[in-house]
Amino acid sequence: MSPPLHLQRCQHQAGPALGPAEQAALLPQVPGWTIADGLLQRRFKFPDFHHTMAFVNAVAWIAHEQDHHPDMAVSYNHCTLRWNTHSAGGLSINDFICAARVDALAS
Ligand SMILES: C[C@H](O)[C@H](O)[C@H]1CNC2=NC(N)=NC(=O)C2=N1
Repeated sequence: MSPPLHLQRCQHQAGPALGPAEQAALLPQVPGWTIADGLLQRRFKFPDFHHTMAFVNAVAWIAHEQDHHPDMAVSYNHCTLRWNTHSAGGLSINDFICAARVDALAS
């Protein structure tokens, strides 16, 4: 059995994009995240800009360390992350690993 997603590391070769059944099996492991327009995404809300930017920097650290980078839409008190895997042309396990690692920041 695989370790929980937040303890896995992104794979350098992400492989082919996950199919709908594989995506549906992984989604319950990242509560709060949804799949829309082929992207794994979640909006995070914060009290103010300072907290938002602290989160953005923590996500940047995860992205750098995992070599897997989200689209980030940053506003005063919220940030939306969107992940897909360019090399796979869709969603891969790497997107779910990074989502779980971000969730682990706040737990
Ligand atoms: C060489 C390097 O691993 C690749 O360019 C990485 C970098 N970050 C990436 N980020 C995302 N979201 N998808 C990728 O396919 C990807 N590829």
